[in-house]
Amino acid sequence: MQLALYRYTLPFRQPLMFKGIRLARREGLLVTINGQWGEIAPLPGFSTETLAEAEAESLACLAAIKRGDKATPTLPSVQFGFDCAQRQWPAILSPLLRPYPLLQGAPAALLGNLDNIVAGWGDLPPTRLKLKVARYAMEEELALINQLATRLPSAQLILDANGGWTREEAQRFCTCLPLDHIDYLEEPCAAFADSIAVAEATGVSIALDETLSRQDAWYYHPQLKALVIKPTLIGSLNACQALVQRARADNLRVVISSSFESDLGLGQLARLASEWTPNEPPGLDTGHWLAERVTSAAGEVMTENMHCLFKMENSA
Ligand SMILES: O=C(O)CCC(=O)c1ccccc1C(=O)O
Ligand SMILES: [Mg+2]
Repeated sequence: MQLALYRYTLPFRQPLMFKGIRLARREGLLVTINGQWGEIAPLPGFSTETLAEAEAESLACLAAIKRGDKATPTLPSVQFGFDCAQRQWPAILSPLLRPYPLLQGAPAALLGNLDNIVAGWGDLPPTRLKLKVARYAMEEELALINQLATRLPSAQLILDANGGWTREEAQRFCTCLPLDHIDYLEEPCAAFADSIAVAEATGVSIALDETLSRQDAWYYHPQLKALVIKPTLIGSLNACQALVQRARADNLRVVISSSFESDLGLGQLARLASEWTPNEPPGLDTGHWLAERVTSAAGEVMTENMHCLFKMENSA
């Protein structure tokens, strides 16, 4: 049996804000069980557990496995990591779809840089493009959206408010949207009932993300278009798959999305996306914000720069 737990620290290319928390680096854990890996990386501002709590539970789970018991984690990030490290991964996959691009930054800066951004895509402009909203002045965000709609007429925009608006603010914003160019708006308001009211009042389609990881009640609505599944926040792969099934039953799209995992976690999320949602581009365009990797070009995990928290190897 071979078990180990490592802690990694990866610098961001520039500090990022997560629900008002400014992070200069990403910290997380990598667990390995008999040669297979999993990533445990609670995201500050989004996960309910801290890294310290995830570490303590991971160590307890490894102690259980060492005794010959089953690991039964309760924290979502720990469930995700242990499930990945113990999963029977299918050998054959549908081709991995390219993640749709995520534009981050101030609308004025993005507007000023739009020529470069569009030129950077060359002959392959994205068919979908995601933009965070409810962060800057509404007029600036709407100006950027209208520019993007004009410059990329064949792209559908995914907007994400992270529950940042009141019902009135969201309605004011959505009334001004070029709806023909909007795929859907994730989580306009903090409460599901408010988001549905905004959809009904303005005609916008919405998607659920935080509602799912908070395990808030939600119900089908004709303007509910997609479920955004972040396995690091949802937890067990069974719980994720149950959401995929529920979405299928309701004819909702499913988008597998990252929580700023390292290249290891992002690779596993891409494989889950190809398995569960082979026709839906995943929301995994977060890796370029990390300045370093945890795996080598050959796919080996590079543990040299990591802090080892637990290690056990025997021939039994
Ligand atoms: O879903 C995506 O396209 C990328 C990931 C993403 O946007 C995200 C990543 C971490 C935390 C929250 C969010 C979010 O959906 O707002
Ligand atoms: Mg979201």
